[in-house]
Formats: sequence, structure tokens, C-alpha cells
Amino acid sequence: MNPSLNRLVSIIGVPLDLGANHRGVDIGPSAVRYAQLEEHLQALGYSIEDKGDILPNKPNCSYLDESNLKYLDEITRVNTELCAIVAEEISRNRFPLVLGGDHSIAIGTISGVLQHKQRLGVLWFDAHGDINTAETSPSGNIHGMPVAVRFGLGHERLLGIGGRRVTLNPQKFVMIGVRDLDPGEKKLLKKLGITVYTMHEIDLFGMAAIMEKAIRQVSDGTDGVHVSFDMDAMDPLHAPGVGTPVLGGLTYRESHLAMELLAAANIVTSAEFVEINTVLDHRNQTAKVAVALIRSLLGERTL
Ligand SMILES: NC(=[NH2+])NCCC[C@H](N)C(=O)O
Ligand SMILES: [Mn+2]
Ligand SMILES: [Mn+2]
Repeated sequence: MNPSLNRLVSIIGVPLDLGANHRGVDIGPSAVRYAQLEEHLQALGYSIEDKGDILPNKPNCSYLDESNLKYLDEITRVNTELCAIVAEEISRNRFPLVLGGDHSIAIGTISGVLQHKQRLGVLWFDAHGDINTAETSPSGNIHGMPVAVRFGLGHERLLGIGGRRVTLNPQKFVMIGVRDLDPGEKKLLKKLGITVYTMHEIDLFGMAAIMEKAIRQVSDGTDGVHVSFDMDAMDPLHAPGVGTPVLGGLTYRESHLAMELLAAANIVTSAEFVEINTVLDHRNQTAKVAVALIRSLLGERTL
């Protein structure tokens, strides 16, 4: 598989923070636009269409939901809309670039991509596994559940997004940068046989070697590759504006190298950058880093 680089990019903002149950990531899409995403991509020769934001309805100001699937209704609604827009942009032959928002939006993004590419490879950059279900989640926050949903595990409403039960192939799903897993997540990752490159493997073998293996795994025998990048995959030193920071993450250069190698491999057909929490950020640093990573992913080189 080697689709020629798609020069038509559609930006889709999803200012959803209900999945994190934490204010601040709802400003993520604005922060990334403010960091001049569009201008930078235009300079790289891309033709950009900004589709605007999918606006969630905020619950009453108390923002209190004590269930083990917090804000299920609204998260389902936003993801259903996101799924349709992503599918529509792909049918228009455009590359969907989704800006979060919390990571629950991966449910909608990936189900939209799956409408067109049934044999999809996914690279999931994250400090976390995001493979909880309501039964295993310590928080009830749906941003910790999208991976489980995409493997067909979770609440009926979430599984129904996209109209049909399309699920991912665990053999074509790779996690990178993981360093914080809940007990139920560890069990499920092992049961499904998912390839997880934790920080331990990245320290041991280096990002270049890990990416070489990861790229081969997700691109062989697939008809597209989706990149889901949670900014907390990076070390909080480089990306401080995230709601669930974990020490010991990817350095600035490791993250860039991963994006550069993906650009060189020319395999990525859609992407999302999520969990940018502007309230917790310093001078928009994390949004700027996200823009820098997107530029590398889309082929910018130093020389
Ligand atoms: N997308 C994220 N930042 N997820 C963090 C999840 C944290 C924890 N594992 C939970 O389920 O609540
Ligand atoms: Mn995370
Ligand atoms: Mn995540």
C-alpha cells in the first residue's frame, strides 16, 4: 500500500471535554488554529478546508455526572456527527485532520474512516491504553475507553456509532509511548494480543527501530493508516498542557522522529491530535508542539 500523498486536507475541530470530565481540552481546536496550523500547512503546499467545529452541548454548569459512563448521551451525539463528517471528507478524497478535544473522539473519527477503509491500520500514541470499559474504568471517563469500543467492547450506544459494527483488527493496531495502564487494561491488551511499545521498549531500542517495526505492521495488508496522537504521549516537560500527564514520556525529538518516519513511509491516510488542555498549558506551548508534529507528519523537512 502506498497512496500518493494527499494534498487536500480537511480540518475538523471537536471541542469536546466531557470524555475527560475536565475542563480545558474544549479550547484545544482554537489553540491549535491560533498556533497557525492552516498557514503552516499552506506553506507546505497543502490545500486546506477548515470545516469548523462540532459543538457539544454543555450540560448544566454543575458538570456533575457520577455514572461509570459519564456524559454518554452527548459523547454519542458528537461522535456520530464526527463519524459522518470524516466519512464525507474521505469520500471527497480529502485527508481528515481532526483536532481534539478529549480522546473519546477517536470513536467517531475511526468509525468514519472505517466506512471507507475496512482494513485499517492504527498507530495510537498515548501514555495510556484507553482500553477500559465501564466495568474496568477507575474513572467512568469515556476518553479512557475508545480503543475498547473500536474492538467491539463497550456500551451499545458507543458501539452503534457509524451505523454498523465495524471493528478494527487487533493485529493491525499498535500503541506507542504507553506508561500508565489500569489492571483491566493490561488483561485486555494481552487477551487481544495488541502490540504495545511502552516507554521501556522505546528506551531500549530507540524510536527509529520501534517505528520501523510499527510501520511495517500497520501498513502491510491494510488499505489505510490512521494516526491517533494523544499529546500526553509526550513528556509533560515538552507538552505540559494535558489533563492526565504522566512522567517519563516521549521527548520532543522522539515524537518528531516518529512523525518524520511516517511521512517518509507515506502510509498515513487520516490523523487526529487530542487532549490539548489550554487551561493547563504554558503560553500555548502544547498546541504549538502539536502543530510542529502535524507539519512533520505531513512532510516538512529541515532541509
Ligand atoms: N485519553 C486519556 N487521556 N485517557 C486517560 C485515561 C486515564 C485512565 N486510564 C482512565 O480510564 O480514566
Ligand atoms: Mn493519554
Ligand atoms: Mn488517550
